[in-house]
Amino acid sequence: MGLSGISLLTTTYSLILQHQSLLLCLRAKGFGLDLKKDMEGVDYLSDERKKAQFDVEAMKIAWAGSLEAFQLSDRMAKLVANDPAFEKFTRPMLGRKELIKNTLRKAAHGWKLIVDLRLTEEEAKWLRLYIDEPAYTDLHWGMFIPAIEGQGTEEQKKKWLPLAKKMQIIGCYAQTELGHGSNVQGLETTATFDPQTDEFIMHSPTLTSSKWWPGGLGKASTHAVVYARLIVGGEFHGVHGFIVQLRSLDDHSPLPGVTVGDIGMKFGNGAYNTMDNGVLRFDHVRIPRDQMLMRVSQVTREGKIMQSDVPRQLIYGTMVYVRQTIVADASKALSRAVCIATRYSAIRRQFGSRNGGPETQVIDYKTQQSRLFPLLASAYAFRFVGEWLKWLYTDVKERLAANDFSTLPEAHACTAGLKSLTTSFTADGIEECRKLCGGHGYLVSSGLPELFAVYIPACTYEGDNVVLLLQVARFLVKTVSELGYKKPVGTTAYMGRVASLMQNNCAVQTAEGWLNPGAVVEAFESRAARMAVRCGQQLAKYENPEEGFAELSADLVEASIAHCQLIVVSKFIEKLQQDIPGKGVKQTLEVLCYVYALFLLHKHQGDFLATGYLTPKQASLANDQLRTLYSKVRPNAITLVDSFNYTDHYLGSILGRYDGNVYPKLYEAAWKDPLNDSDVVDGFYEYVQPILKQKLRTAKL
Ligand SMILES: CCCCCCCCCCCCCCCCC/C=C/C(=O)SCCNC(=O)CCNC(=O)[C@H](O)C(C)(C)COP(=O)(O)OP(=O)(O)OC[C@H]1O[C@@H](n2cnc3c(N)ncnc32)[C@H](O)[C@@H]1OP(=O)(O)O
Ligand SMILES: Cc1cc2nc3c(=O)[nH]c(=O)nc-3n(C[C@H](O)[C@H](O)[C@H](O)COP(=O)(O)OP(=O)(O)OC[C@H]3O[C@@H](n4cnc5c(N)ncnc54)[C@H](O)[C@@H]3O)c2cc1C
Repeated sequence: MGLSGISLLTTTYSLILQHQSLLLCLRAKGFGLDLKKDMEGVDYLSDERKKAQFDVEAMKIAWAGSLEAFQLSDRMAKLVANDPAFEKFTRPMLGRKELIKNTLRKAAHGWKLIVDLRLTEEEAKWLRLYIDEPAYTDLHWGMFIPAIEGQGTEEQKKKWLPLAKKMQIIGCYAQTELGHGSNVQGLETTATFDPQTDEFIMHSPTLTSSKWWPGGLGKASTHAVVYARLIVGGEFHGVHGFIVQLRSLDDHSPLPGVTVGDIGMKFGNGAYNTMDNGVLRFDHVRIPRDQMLMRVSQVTREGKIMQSDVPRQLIYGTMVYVRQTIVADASKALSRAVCIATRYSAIRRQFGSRNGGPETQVIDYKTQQSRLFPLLASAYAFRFVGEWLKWLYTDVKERLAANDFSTLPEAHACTAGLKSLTTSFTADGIEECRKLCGGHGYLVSSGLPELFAVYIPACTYEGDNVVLLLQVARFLVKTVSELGYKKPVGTTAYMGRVASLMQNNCAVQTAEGWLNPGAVVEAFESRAARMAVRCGQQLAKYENPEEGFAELSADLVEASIAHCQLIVVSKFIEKLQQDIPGKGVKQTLEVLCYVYALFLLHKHQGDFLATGYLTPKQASLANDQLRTLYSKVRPNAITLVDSFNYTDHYLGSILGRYDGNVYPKLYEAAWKDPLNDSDVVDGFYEYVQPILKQKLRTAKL
């Protein structure tokens, strides 16, 4: 290494010493330099932690939902973090076969813990979260079992659930096909009733009817709930779910007539490649009649179709359940990325040094704050709306069990809309966090690339986000069209005040005027109501409503987003009306709630201005208030992310380490890369040296 290289290194390390004054001896492997090593156990973020204006332990409980929920989650996080079987740092470097085998091993170890420690279902869910590795078990527990629970008869549940819950069979959810995913009614797989043998014949008539994507199908599942066109007496009777065995329970080989495999590598290293998303084809595979899930419709021994009084839409019920869990997971993924970016932004310094003093922490730049703090506020907002959605889902589930289907359309609209809103924002937010971490955010060791790669399909699976917003739009248009004779309830209750929401304009006169929950909610209600009514008026101009809906679909999507943002803002405000114990906790959450609402108002000010609810002056006052709010968040930023209570294992990020000991650990990690096992790279003698030694005869370089 030349002198300039050494002086560059020396400068780098003197900078580190400036910022982290307790570094002692670092050793620069490979450079023959005896540099200084950092002191383990030092908290480089302790000054930041001292700035907190609220009780962090109480905030942890507010984030978790209750003391019991906090203790449970904390116990599971530590269980995983302290178990070497759940090591995950080498994951992005593993080949596909190793990756899948590793995931199977972890799933088996997780199951052993569940059995040996007699973990409850709630504990097992947290265990899955902290193991942090998509696996076939997600689909088995998250979709296969719920599909049987929601769509099976009592008899079917009695037969299949004990087997599934003891993992004596492994199931997946096989709905999507090569040719159709969003359009479920367009699925091509057939289930034809054969009255001679009292069986269904499962068949894949075309290439595009091949099941394609189901997680856990590729290599792990023994069974699947397969969605297929029911054909009885030569007639099509809609799409239904069927329990089909795919592989032998002895040697796991595919059963006769079943062709099954993995669909191949997906985006990113590690990431979702731990999941065996699969392809499946049937060649006239026969299953007994009682393996059609028959809560909604029954096929009798004689081949008669009987409809129960359960609505047909219940066939889509599993998706309602999973969309609700996806909203809860969005707050976890976003908070994780925000935790990394916030801690690193406090450690990282750039510019602003006076007379050799320390440079400015990048978290103190207003631009950094205006990008980071809305993400932090959104993580909290999604946490609370997720909590509310869980309540809504539990309520609808109890009603469905009692054959009350009245709230199903609203549950569908809320789960579809919030799934879309929170996953799109979270996917973009993770990428923003990567950029907030500058160059180091692009390193796998920052934890952000894999988090991004694993997260982004959430915008597509369980319903493409645009397709889902169009479902919300249908619900809104219907609500608007019924206003004259039907009182809107639940999340559309505000539409009942549509006349005043259309007439009254914003009364805010000062920046402080925006620190008023009533003013904020009314602004979001007016914007949502005006956009929905405007769409309704436009639609009325079309003779054919479906044609109008297609033509106006981009506007309808925007109206749906406005409605969903209103739900998130109002649920955050409602949360703050509850008793939230702990010094300064409620006040700090209030600041975040205003950041969330005013950030959205600023970002979508075009909507608020175009609908005529706000004047440009009022929009500008909201932005002034937002800047003031960022200054209020600043001293609490580190402790607000500490309140997520994430272990370093779960974060999986050198930049987001709790102790902020970033540079020595980044440096150390680089030397662990297999490329640095030798000084001379493999391939040097074959491919590099011949170039170095060549005698140029013709090239004129
Ligand atoms: C002990 C151990 C424990 C371990 C714990 C482990 C826990 C694991 C946790 C869970 C983890 C989960 C991991 C998630 C991994 C994700 C894997 C991904 C899976 C998938 O992607 S599955 C496939 C998903 N596919 C889709 O989402 C397709 C999207 N398309 C649709 O939803 C629909 O087809 C459609 C709605 C877009 C179709 O529209 P169309 O107009 O054609 O519809 P129909 O004519 O059929 O019906 C319209 C009417 O039905 C209503 N509707 C629609 N959907 C629903 C619904 N879901 N619920 C209720 N009602 C619905 C409409 O509103 C219409 O009603 P109307 O009254 O007629 O207007
Ligand atoms: C990682 C991953 C895991 C998955 N796991 C499973 C699983 O376990 N089981 C399972 O059954 N499936 C699974 N899927 C499939 C998933 O549910 C579908 O991919 C998803 O529903 C989207 O459907 P599609 O692929 O047909 O998209 P398409 O509908 O083909 O979407 C393509 C584009 O067309 C647009 N579009 C489609 N329809 C409309 C419309 N009506 N109006 C306007 N725009 C439209 C979409 O917005 C999108 O931009 C998984 C997918 C992924 C990526």
